[in-house]
Amino acid sequence: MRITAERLSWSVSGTTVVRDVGLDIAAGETVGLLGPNGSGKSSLLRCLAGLRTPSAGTVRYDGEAIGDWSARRIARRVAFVEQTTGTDSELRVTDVVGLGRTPFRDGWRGPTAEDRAVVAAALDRTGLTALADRPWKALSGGERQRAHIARALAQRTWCLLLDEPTNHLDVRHQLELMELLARTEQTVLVALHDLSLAARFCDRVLLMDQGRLVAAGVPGNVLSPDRLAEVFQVDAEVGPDSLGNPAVAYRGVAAPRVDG
Ligand SMILES: Nc1ncnc2c1ncn2[C@@H]1O[C@H](COP(=O)(O)OP(=O)(O)OP(=O)(O)O)[C@@H](O)[C@H]1O
Repeated sequence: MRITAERLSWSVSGTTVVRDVGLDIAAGETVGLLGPNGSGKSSLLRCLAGLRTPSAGTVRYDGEAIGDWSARRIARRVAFVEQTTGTDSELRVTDVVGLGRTPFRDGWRGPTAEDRAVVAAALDRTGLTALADRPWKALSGGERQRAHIARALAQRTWCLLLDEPTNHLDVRHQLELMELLARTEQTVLVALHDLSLAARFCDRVLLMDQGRLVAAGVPGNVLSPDRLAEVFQVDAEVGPDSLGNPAVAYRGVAAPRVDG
């Protein structure tokens, strides 16, 4: 599914948090959404997921404006893994993952055999099969994060939006998730703070700064030393690591700019 935004802005309490953003993500692309703390990544993702009403501009799924779509209609197309998601603590892990099937259920009908198979596959892909019957409240932070990712996979949508999904994950699970996102045929937009993961696994990256989209393109072009200094205030560059994978190496915090 192609996801586009035209001149998208979102304001709250008199502050414009997302400012005039245009983007076009092709079906099947894996795109990283980068930017410093507070640059507007989560707010943009929420607008794209239909959870925020833009103050200006349009979001389109496959060319159709979603402005008047119901939450259920959106949830059949797009799954969203938020940074912090409240979940009923009395549920088991398998029940939480099963919530991903809700947009496809009729009325109060229980899960079908297909629903159960989809949930089992999502638990398997996130390495949670052994924890399926654990109470939600007994999970570690990283296990909860993986369960939220499993719930999004169980939605079986054509598009995945993820807000810093590698938070709380150990190195192996970070790599597994990024490999999954890079491999899947789903369209993926993933907010990341780890620029090396973005450089290695994303087809393209979008860079935000103070609510604006300031650059878009293949990671090697977007993450230039000048841009990293300007947007993140770090002295860094992108190059192959000792194994030949693209990575960002940091010398440190950038020296303050001397103008004139
Ligand atoms: N509901 C809100 N009310 C007031 N301010 C908000 C609201 N939502 C976001 N903001 C502000 O908008 C700015 C952008 O927030 P957002 O969460 O989108 O940034 P982010 O790039 O995802 O940040 P981080 O990397 O820290 O997660 C921040 O300054 C935040 O405080």
